[in-house]
Amino acid sequence: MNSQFTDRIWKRVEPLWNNYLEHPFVKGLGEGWLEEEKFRHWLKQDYVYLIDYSRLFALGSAKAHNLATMNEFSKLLHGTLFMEMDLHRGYAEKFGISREDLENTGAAATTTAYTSYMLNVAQRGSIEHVAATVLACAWSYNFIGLKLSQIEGALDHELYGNWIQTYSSEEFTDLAESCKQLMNTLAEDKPERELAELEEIIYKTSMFEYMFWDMAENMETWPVKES
Ligand SMILES: Cc1ncc(C[n+]2csc(CCO)c2C)c(N)n1
Repeated sequence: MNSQFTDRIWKRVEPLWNNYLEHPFVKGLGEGWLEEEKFRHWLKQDYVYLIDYSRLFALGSAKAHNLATMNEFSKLLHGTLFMEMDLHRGYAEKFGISREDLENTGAAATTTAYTSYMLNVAQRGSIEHVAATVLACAWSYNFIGLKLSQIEGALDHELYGNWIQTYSSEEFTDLAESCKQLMNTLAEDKPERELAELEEIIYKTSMFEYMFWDMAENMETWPVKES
């Protein structure tokens, strides 16, 4: 098979993504010792992150040049709003966080920066820019889920087993593959200048992914609290 754009991307992001596996939040999830308070913080921030992130798939549908691409983006939108956010709603119920509290979480600085960056790039750009903004998110969680699922006992952990099962599942592997395929199709025949631009978007969102783990680990909101 010809070399694909995502093969080039993998070479660029792999060293950065390996840092996720060493991050204390991700290590704690995989080894089962992550403090619940930190997981709760991630859960609430991630819920509001996913609300804005879903808009990217809607933008992808709107900017698509053909029905097949429209359909791919609409499937990803549905998968996020129902499958992925159901995981969060299930955890919230377990933790006694009401649906209203979950939905009304104030986005932290990192969450705001990350979603604003993606929405800005996607709104200003074309369909391939939208595909580039969503790629690292869907692919890197699947990468992490699959790695953590190899840790003995991780899939059966009372609290975090469900998280690892979800992100390593066939459904989520398929969602990540759809995002990769979309990116490859849209990158076909593009000149190097445009490919380099898409690569930078994917690298930056990968860096934001690391910052999101840091935000959860340190339970960050904004640097100065209202008095
Ligand atoms: C910060 C952050 N980054 C990535 C994901 C994972 N994710 C986002 S969309 C998608 C594809 C299908 O829903 C996946 C796997 C997350 N939850 N939170």
